Amino acid sequence: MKLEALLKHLFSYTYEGDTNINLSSIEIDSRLQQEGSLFVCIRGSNNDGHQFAKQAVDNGAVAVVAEYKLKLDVPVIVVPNTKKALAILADAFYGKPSQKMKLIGITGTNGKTTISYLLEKILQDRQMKTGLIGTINMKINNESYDVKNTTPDALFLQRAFRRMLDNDVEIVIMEVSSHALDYGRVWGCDFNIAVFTNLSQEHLDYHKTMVEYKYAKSLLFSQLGNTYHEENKKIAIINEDDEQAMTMKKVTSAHTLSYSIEKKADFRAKEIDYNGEGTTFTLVTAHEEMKVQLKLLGIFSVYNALAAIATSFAAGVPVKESVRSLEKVTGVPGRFEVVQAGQKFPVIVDYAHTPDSLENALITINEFARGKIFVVVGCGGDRDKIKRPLMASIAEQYSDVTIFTSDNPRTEDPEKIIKDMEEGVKGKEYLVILNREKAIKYAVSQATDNDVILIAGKGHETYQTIGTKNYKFDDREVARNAIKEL
Ligand SMILES: CC(=O)N[C@H]1[C@@H](OP(=O)(O)OP(=O)(O)OC[C@H]2O[C@@H](n3ccc(=O)[nH]c3=O)[C@H](O)[C@@H]2O)O[C@H](CO)[C@@H](O)[C@@H]1O[C@H](C)C(=O)N[C@@H](C)C(=O)N[C@H](CCC(=O)O)C(=O)O
Ligand SMILES: Nc1ncnc2c1ncn2[C@@H]1O[C@H](COP(=O)(O)OP(=O)(O)OP(=O)(O)O)[C@@H](O)[C@H]1O
Ligand SMILES: N[C@H](CCC[C@H](N)C(=O)O)C(=O)O
Ligand SMILES: [Mg+2]
Repeated sequence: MKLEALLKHLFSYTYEGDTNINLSSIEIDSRLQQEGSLFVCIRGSNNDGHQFAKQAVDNGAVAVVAEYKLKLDVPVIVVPNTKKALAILADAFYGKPSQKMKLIGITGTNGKTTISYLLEKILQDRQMKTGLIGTINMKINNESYDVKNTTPDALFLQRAFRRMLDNDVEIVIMEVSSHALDYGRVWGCDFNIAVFTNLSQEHLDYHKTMVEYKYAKSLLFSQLGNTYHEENKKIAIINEDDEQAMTMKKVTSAHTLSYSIEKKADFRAKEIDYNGEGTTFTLVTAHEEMKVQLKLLGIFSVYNALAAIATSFAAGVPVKESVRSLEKVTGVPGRFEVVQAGQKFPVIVDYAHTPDSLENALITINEFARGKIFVVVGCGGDRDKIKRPLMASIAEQYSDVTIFTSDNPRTEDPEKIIKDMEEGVKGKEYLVILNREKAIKYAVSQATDNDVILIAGKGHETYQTIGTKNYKFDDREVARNAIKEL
């Protein structure tokens, strides 16, 4: 593609140099330069891409997009905001792929990954070709790829959408994190459906206040737009029971569909019941009422199922068919995943790493546990410090044996993280076993037949980050080995 043709997509820019040149790609990392590329300088939290423009040119870039004039031997295009320019240029360079597929964005503190997996199942059961982008991985149909971020940057996204489109994908489900919304990573994404799960405390290290955090989440709904054309409807799916439901509804001009357990809504669950097999409820919509039998546990599974049913409905799937698919789902990796290695007590690995999700997980366990509840939990380093005492207090409140351990200490001192957690403990006895493997082994060695062990915080993760290095670590594998050693 010619640079001058690409620049037509920008609204305001100045440039110096000849723009009648061919571009082979767009890049934002000078270390990954390819011959003939356009380098876009992004200001990040650690580095400023402008500092690397010269290196990018040395590595083959033939033009640069920046926020101020740079002295280089290639054309330099100056724009007011390179992040926005990147979104516009990448979208155009890859042929506006998200406009050619249905795009579902899911935001909220908890439930995004779970709902995205439930949706993938429902849509694939309808023989739809799906793409998925989220915390665990990116998927193109059934091929899985590693990802660094839950919601990657605009360049990665547009490139991924193009690849998906080339593989006949018709519908893409993606998690949209608050970081991504704040960074503008999803500018350029033409969402058709936006889903709001819930809002509770998380990421205050980044957003500083709950008001800022809520504002970031709301951007998905204000960006959804208001196309009311039959072929390109924009629909917001809102959890009516969350305190912030009204905020999300107010900022969007799109159609809305609501789901709820407690209030009147388009999709409502009543008569919820838990049994050894899972969770049952009666689904009530304007047109039908039906029993749903999930193999998943906990009230949050009902919320996630309602969100998936409402979203699939918005994507054209009849409610009965969604329900039939959901009833077959046995679980999502690392979300309330039961580790079974012949032991008599359930060992549950769950990605609960926020106060709200930890409380939900433990409340659910309290509903079926007949013996003692063990919890092994830590808090991530270089992340929200305010959640540490809250999570410790919840762990103490809902468990009989509370074990504090490390969860990706990153560049922080693990002992200091636990000290922050201990501030929340109100007096009950607890144990500190810094080494996560030893903490899990201890819990497994102490549990007896009717007990339940919850290993919280890491879910599907297969590493422990200590310093800046990732060490192989999988809660499920460690628990399985500990059980076998009994
Ligand atoms: C704080 C944050 O979000 N950082 C993201 C950001 O990195 P950064 O701002 O540090 O980037 P930087 O290193 O300062 O570099 C700025 C620019 O210079 C370029 N550069 C840099 C060095 C060099 O030698 N050459 C060069 O060209 C970089 O490619 C980049 O374009 O941009 C990177 C590329 O898009 C992201 O991978 C990275 O996410 C990091 C890994 C991260 O941990 N982010 C977390 C906080 C995050 O975003 N989490 C949410 C999920 C949260 C949740 O809901 O649970 C997510 O969506 O993943
Ligand atoms: N709807 C929900 N409401 C509250 N808690 C939930 C909900 N769904 C799942 N959880 C809990 O939150 C944990 C994380 O769930 P999930 O991975 O689906 O959320 P997420 O929003 O993708 O999180 P992340 O932002 O870290 O990617 C689960 O392991 C479970 O304990
Ligand atoms: N996306 C979240 C995941 C946290 C998972 C937990 N294991 C931790 O490392 O804190 C984050 O990066 O804050
Ligand atoms: Mg997720």
